Amino acid sequence: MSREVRGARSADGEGIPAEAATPVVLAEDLVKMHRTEAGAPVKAVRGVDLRIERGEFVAITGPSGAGKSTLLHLLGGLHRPDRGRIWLEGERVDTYSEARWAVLRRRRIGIVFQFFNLISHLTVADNVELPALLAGSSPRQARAKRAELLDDLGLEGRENSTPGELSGGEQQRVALARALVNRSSLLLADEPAGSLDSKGTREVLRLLSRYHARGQTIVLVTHDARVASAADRVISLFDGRIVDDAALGGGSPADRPTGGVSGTLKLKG
Ligand SMILES: Nc1ncnc2c1ncn2[C@@H]1O[C@H](COP(=O)(O)OP(=O)(O)OP(=O)(O)O)[C@@H](O)[C@H]1O
Repeated sequence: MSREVRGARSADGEGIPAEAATPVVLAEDLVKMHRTEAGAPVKAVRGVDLRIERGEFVAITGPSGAGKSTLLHLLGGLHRPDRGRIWLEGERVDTYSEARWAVLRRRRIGIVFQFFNLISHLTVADNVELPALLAGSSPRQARAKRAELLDDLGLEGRENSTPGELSGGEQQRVALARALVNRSSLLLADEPAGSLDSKGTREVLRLLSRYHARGQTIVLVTHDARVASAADRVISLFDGRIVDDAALGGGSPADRPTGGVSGTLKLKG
């Protein structure tokens, strides 16, 4: 079988010049199966093709159990696909080891979760500086990046607090700072407003929109239509499949694949 995928590198990992800008994410025929505790298979993602361009703000939406989180976790290397391929900025990554995925996440993928996942015994400053240090920044560089982000996110003066001393909205802003500190190519957000009140939700969406306006590529998972409306493209999942892919606010979905990838590079597989 062979499939046409635009803007990817070949399956053997060699770079191939793309005719258009390389997408940030390209995924082909992704399948992921979970198992219940009793061992029964649950097909969470059933053959998803996806292309996300640099600077897009994409919401993945759909009912509970549709496979939204599983798909996001596949894109962040937190789950491994049972079938299919993933390219990040033209680099084939689904074959990566855990260790290589960890490096990739540290340097190029920021992830924000519903329950923030901050390190509770570290200060806000340390939570944000840690990934910068792990990615190779000097302590001075990490401090400078942290200061700039906390300032930008309205968290100046909170550096020495621990997460438990902050509101949910503030904790999510710290999580956002942590996810952005290494200037990630891709920001993945799994129900980032899911545990926030309406004020916290508005605040997080305003900040995501601001980073999007500055060129950040964002993929957000939500079951909430209000949250999805902050994005400029909404992909609807149902039963593990893409059932709709639509541009919001003036963009045209016509240039995008709808549940399929198209193009000029031939991949064998
Ligand atoms: N770790 C797991 N073990 C077993 N089954 C799982 C696991 N994670 C997800 N599933 C199942 O896979 C399917 C898709 O789940 P997933 O969490 O991706 O959906 P979702 O659209 O994000 O749902 P929700 O909005 O409720 O979070 C569901 O049937 C779910 O029960």
